[in-house]
Amino acid sequence: MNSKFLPDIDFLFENCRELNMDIALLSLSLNVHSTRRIAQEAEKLGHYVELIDHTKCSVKLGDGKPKIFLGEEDVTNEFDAIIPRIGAKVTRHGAAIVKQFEMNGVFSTARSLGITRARNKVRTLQIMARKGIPIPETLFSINPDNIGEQIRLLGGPPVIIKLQEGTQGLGVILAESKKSAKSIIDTFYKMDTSILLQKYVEEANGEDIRIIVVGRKVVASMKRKSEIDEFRSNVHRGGQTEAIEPTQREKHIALNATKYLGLGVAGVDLMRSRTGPVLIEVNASPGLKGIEAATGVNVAKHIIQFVEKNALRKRKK
Ligand SMILES: Nc1ncnc2c1ncn2[C@@H]1O[C@H](COP(=O)(O)OP(=O)(O)OP(=O)(O)O)[C@@H](O)[C@H]1O
Repeated sequence: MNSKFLPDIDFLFENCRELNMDIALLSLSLNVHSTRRIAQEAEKLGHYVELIDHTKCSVKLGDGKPKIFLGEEDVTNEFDAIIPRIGAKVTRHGAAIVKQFEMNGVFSTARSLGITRARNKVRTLQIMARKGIPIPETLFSINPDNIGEQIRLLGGPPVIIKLQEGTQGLGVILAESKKSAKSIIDTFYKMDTSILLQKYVEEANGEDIRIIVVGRKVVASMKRKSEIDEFRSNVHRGGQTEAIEPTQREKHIALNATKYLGLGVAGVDLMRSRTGPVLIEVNASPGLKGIEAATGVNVAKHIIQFVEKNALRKRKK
């Protein structure tokens, strides 16, 4: 019997099918807490999730449509969406794999360009400076012959010296005197290690703010406070966390920074300086453990819901 009061079975079937997505989590292992959390939430929402170790992926070009392989398996058309969680050591290859999925029309929570931009602190800060986002005074150079002048350009010691591609606070050094700053900077220049110099935001008092943005919305925020005898507030360096409500200005900076870098999901780090909030970094694969514990917000679920909205829209086109 066909009645207008009965649901249209084809319509229901089509929509049910559409709601279940095949999602690739580009990460090295499910043993990584954040990767596991995202997989759990995706499954809870009824999606199929597969861990794709991007270091084991290859791309074949020059023979029709580019193909993406995981080992020998062709995964080119297997997924509606990808969630990249690309580690620091494999950024270049990981971003190339993401790019290929993107070019093949698969929705990604982070554009490959965004991943490479966010990985490089200088590149991030250059973009922020151009867009008028406040950052600490920063200088980069490779010249070992005028280090004294470089330190002077930042107003003298103390200065922060950072590896351009460091994470978890490793490679962030506070040099309190001109002598120590000079010898550390000289060493890095002579080792051909890319660094940047930054004015020390002393008044932040070892605190920073991590704001999580998912799809043009601030979903969670916390303050991180460094341990005694430590200026770095990273959780990996023993920093203590506490949920906070950021100011409108801080939210605005976080949302814009995420947009300017081309990311759908980001962890934006700010410090409260004497002149207002300054951005220090944007993470394209923010850790979820600390922020979910501090705020009680299910960030992983927000990420999956963001994927649902966008990948389904793409599928319908
Ligand atoms: N200019 C600065 N002045 C004072 N403290 C700073 C400055 N820059 C960074 N810090 C402190 O050092 C910590 C680490 O800095 P940053 O976030 O740049 O490094 P990271 O290794 O990339 O960390 P992440 O794991 O967040 O990627 C910050 O959380 C902050 O507490």
